[in-house]
Amino acid sequence: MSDAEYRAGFVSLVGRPNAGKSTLTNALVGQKVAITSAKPQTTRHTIRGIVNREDCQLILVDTPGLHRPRTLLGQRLNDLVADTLAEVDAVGFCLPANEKIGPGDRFIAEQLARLHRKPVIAVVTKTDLVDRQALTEQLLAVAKLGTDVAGPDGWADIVPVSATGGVQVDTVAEVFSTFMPVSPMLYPDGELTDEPEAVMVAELVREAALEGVRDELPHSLAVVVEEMIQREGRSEDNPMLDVHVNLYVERPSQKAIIIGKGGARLRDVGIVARRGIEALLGTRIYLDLHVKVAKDWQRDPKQLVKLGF
Ligand SMILES: Nc1nc2c(ncn2[C@@H]2O[C@H](COP(=O)(O)OP(=O)(O)OP(=O)(O)O)[C@@H](O)[C@H]2O)c(=O)[nH]1
Repeated sequence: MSDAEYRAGFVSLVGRPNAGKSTLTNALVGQKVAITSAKPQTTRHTIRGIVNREDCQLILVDTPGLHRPRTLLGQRLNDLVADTLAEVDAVGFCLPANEKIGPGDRFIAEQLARLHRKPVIAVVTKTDLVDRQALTEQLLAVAKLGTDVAGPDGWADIVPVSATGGVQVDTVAEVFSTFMPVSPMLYPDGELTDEPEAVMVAELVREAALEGVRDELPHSLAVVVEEMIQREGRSEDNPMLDVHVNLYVERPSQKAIIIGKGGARLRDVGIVARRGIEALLGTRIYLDLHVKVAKDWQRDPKQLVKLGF
């Protein structure tokens, strides 16, 4: 895969409560990748998960603001929705296969239709709960909703999926991929792990690294546990775990803040984090911390804005 073909971007799954957004997010992200260990946040979105495919990285984000606030009317509401979705590259509009399209769905559809040129993919969820006939009817109804609100072109695409049944989940990812811009990977590579231990280790390092400098590094620190391996040649009653952790910042000045004069601050971060990790894992560890500037984020101003930097 050449750089020119690789795609990466942001996707927001929207839909009324219970539409299956969280379940689909989890199915898409799968078991392999965990983002919990690293939390760069966009200005308005919290990253819920990252899907790493061979040719594409999808970053799934939460989009607040798309419900039905009675106090916000007309233009203000439109602005709010347009605003919160401005930074994503595609929207997945979730509609359950087993429930008739209601006013709540229609309301969201109308808001989405106002986002000009933003691809909206209708995702018909929970297909395992209906038979073929009912699914066909729902797909037609969803397509009609699209043309009702957006004109003859309707939705950018319609995909049925069963997140719990694992049916068509990959197709959903594939469809989103086609709407992502050509871009380098936005997030450090998929060697991330979902082992709860690694996630907690990352959390401890992150806390220690942000201690006292939170104001200077808001949301701009990503922590990735690269490796946790038992050191060879140690006796069973005296084990040692080697823990390698990368801390990603987006500017050299922030790297300097984390490291401190002569590396003093990073040493303290290491000591504090190591204590916490040893207590957590109940074993001695060697903690190796590396601070890196994530150059891919830096190179592209548009992506920086997207990531909230
Ligand atoms: N049978 C079946 N049930 C599903 C599927 N996807 C989601 N559900 C169920 O539908 C319910 C709602 O799913 P969620 O993923 O929590 O829905 P949500 O849109 O995130 O809901 P909110 O957080 O309230 O906005 C849960 O009980 C899920 O187990 C599916 O593919 N098949």
